[in-house]
Amino acid sequence: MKEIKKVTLVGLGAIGTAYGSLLHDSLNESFQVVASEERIKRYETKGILINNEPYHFNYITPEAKTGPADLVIFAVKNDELPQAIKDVRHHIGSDTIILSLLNGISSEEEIYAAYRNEHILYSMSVEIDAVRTNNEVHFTTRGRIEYGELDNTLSNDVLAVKKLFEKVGIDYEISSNITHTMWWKFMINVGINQTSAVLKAPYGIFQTMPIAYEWVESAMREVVALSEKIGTGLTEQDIKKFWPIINKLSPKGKTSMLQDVEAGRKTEVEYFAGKVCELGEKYKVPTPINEQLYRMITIIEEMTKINK
Ligand SMILES: NC(=O)C1=CN([C@@H]2O[C@H](COP(=O)(O)OP(=O)(O)OC[C@H]3O[C@@H](n4cnc5c(N)ncnc54)[C@H](OP(=O)(O)O)[C@@H]3O)[C@@H](O)[C@H]2O)C=CC1
Ligand SMILES: CC(C)(CO)C(=O)C(=O)O
Repeated sequence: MKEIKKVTLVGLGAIGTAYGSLLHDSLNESFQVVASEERIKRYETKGILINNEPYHFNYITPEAKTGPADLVIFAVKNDELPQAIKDVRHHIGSDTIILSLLNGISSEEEIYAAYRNEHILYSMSVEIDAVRTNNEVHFTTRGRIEYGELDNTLSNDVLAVKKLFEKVGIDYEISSNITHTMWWKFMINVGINQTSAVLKAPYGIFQTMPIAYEWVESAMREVVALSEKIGTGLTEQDIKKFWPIINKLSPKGKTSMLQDVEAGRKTEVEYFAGKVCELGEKYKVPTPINEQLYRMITIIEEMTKINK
């Protein structure tokens, strides 16, 4: 079986630091973080605090010609993906396994279009409540990474990643139906990320206020309607499965989209409501709630630009 010895990460934010810190602790020099000179300078000057503990990773610039890694992990935002794909070019060889932890349902295809690499596994992180403020990240739980092959086989790549995760202590689940899993996560993000960003509400609001949570479910229901039409397997039952998950998250925790809004960053609305509306038009499924969420979040983004 393949053994993963060298790992590269691109994207040292909320998600990247949560899993990157475990990889760093266990693999030391064999774990590298790709970042531009400007980023490295910033990370080294200010340091990166993960749950108040300072971390110093092994940084490498995109230009440095290193041999391919056994595993490359993407943990940037969707809009940052095209640049990140270019920046890790020296780390991707024909046998390199790739994991993309980005939310949404398009990043794996984007990476495949660039590299035609046959070792891309589909993956996502769930039940993590990481919050990043500049160079500080806090979380009470790292949740787990769910992943798998598109054909749901227990391939050598899947088993090699399992062995690595067990070695470094990353909780994981090998999905028995990764398409369903990816759509389920997409449904969650469409529901909670977007409503929390508009309401500026941490998880505690949704845990205690039924009217807020009903709005989440109504946005999710449009994803279920699309899934039924496209055949990706979501049902009303999948909506109900999110309730115990949100209830476990820290009441003060915030979705990545709310964190983006608060930090004045561009959000991933194009990849959530934008995608829902695009698919709604294509498959003739009404998506009025996502149309409104798309408008509201786009306006919030525009207002941020004016106020900057
Ligand atoms: N936060 C969460 O709880 C969760 C997030 N996700 C998903 O994970 C993905 C990442 O989110 P999150 O971690 O919150 O995002 P963050 O914005 O916290 O982190 C992204 C990081 O990537 C860095 N970056 C961007 N482009 C490059 C590049 N070319 N080279 C090196 N570094 C780069 C950014 O650096 P810089 O700051 O210097 O620009 C930033 O530190 C998103 O798709 C999100 O939806 C999934 C589950 C939960
Ligand atoms: C599921 C959730 C809301 C937290 O892990 C997430 O994926 C995000 O914040 O982007």
